[in-house]
Amino acid sequence: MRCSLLSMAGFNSPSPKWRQVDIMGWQTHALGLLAFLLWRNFKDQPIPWAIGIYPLLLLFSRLEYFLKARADPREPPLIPHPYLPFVGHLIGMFRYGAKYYDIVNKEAKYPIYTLLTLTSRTVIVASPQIAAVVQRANKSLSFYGAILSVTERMVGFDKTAMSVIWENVDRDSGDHGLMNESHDMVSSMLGPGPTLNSMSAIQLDAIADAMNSYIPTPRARPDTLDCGKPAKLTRLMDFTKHVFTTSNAYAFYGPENPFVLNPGLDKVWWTFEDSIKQFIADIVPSLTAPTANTARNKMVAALEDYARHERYNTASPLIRQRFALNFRNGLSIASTARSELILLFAIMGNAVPTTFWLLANIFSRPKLLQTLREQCGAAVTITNGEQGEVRTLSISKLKECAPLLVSCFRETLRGIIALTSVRYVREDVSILEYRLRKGSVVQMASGVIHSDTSIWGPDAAEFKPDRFLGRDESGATYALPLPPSVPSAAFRAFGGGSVICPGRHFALSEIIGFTALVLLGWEIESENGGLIQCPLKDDMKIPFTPMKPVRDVDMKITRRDGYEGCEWRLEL
Ligand code: HEM
Repeated sequence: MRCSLLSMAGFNSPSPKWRQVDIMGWQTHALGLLAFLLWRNFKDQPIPWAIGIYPLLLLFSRLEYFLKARADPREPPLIPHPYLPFVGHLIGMFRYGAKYYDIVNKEAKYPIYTLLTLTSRTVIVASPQIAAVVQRANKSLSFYGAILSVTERMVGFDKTAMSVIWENVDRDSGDHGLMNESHDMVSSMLGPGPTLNSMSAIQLDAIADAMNSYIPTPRARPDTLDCGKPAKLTRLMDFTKHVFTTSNAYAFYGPENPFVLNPGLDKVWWTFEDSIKQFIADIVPSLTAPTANTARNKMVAALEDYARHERYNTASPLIRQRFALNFRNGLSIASTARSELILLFAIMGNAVPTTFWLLANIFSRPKLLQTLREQCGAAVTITNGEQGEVRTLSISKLKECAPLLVSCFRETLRGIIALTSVRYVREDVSILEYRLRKGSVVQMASGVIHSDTSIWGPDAAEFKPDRFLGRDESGATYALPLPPSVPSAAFRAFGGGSVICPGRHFALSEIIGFTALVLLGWEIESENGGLIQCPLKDDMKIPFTPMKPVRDVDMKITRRDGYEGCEWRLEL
């Protein structure tokens, strides 16, 4: 009793791990103060109220423990919040983000477990073996069932649009319905084949153009910084955002894309992207999230203009088909514009932070940078163009000559993914020996799985560049999809099952292509010319996309010595 009272008062949390995310700091003391005031008010009354109130609060704080004791043993075990039933976990998730999942997981020590909140039961999967079964059970566990109501609030769809979007989402009556048709079309276009190749080729061209003009050759623009050659002071995330926004917009939405026609829209987009979570509560966003709301309105206006003027006719086949499907299924121009916010989020929201971390991991490790430069250099062909030397980097050669870069790409993703896959339980269902209740939400705790030392080894917390490398009999290295003995569902960067990310092939080419180009042709240093430092991950937020850094990295970018005057090209 004494221990519980102290716990309630926030002096003695039940375990040191919980204490790391002790949400009870001021809340506990507020409760204590309330009890004290009530006692002061009523101490002259015949019943000493404080005697009643404290045990009541105590009993209330242990409610989830009673529920746990009474729970069906076939359900994933309930992890009670130590003192705040129904809202404690929710507050913890919002306040401590990805870090909260780590702590709860260490406390839980189960491969699958349940967290209760006022409105739902969240089932957390921390085992790749269970995740593999969950992602195969796509009839009972619905991806769209879990994400569409959040999507509705994030982009501001109206009820008419939602009735079109919800149509047959779980394929109960065949494959018709906007979400299914769109999913099948996007997966087929972004699957290996000619359409993917043509889109990747355009993207790679656009990246090379963006880089060639980012720091023009001395011939083209002779102004210099103190280092005596053309250079730019910028920040790593801003730089990555700039190149990817320009090139992705061009590759997907064509030469008349909204970013070209509306200068400054890239900044508006990233303001919206950074604050997308503010729309989840959806309480008068114009008042509660004014900056995010203005950014969203500007994006929607630009996309509506794009749709109204049928500029999608000049876009990639994927976008042309998307607009055609939206209109055929009855989405208005305004709703179609809003639906593009989600695709932009999938395309850029993931690729940009991934590329940021890949560059930060490489440029903060000089030995790794040097080895990668040697490997990537073997994928370059040199020719003479009208303006001078042209260096062409081939992505297919790169995948062979630079397995270490592919390994670094996967290792980077392993380290920056916090939460990815969610599913809604449509009906009571058994997953291995566990019973999942209808109405629960399942979250595959990718960050927890990615840092599990029993899966990845004792160095799971480290960035190990060659973790995804294999070696053949001759000693030559090659890139592995997974290190030996790691189960396939343990690498969760792209989710899994029928909704595995369809953009993963496109993402691999654009990210390793861009990274190889930068490390071959450019130097990234701190502002004073030293090594850049890889920043810490912001694990105090729950990201929908890879984790972002706690701070951006100030940097100076110059053309590399000996490569000042050449033009770079990327090809598949
Ligand atoms: C490093 C980059 C990327 C990462 C880490 C990533 C990750 C993911 C994840 C985790 C999912 C959810 C899968 C699940 O819940 O099982 C997803 C879905 C999706 N991704 Fe990606 N993605 C990336 C790049 C891209 C790109 C470049 C595109 C488009 C070209 C794209 C398009 C999509 C789409 C359309 C979906 C929804 C799939 C559906 O509706 O079935 N992603 N992605």
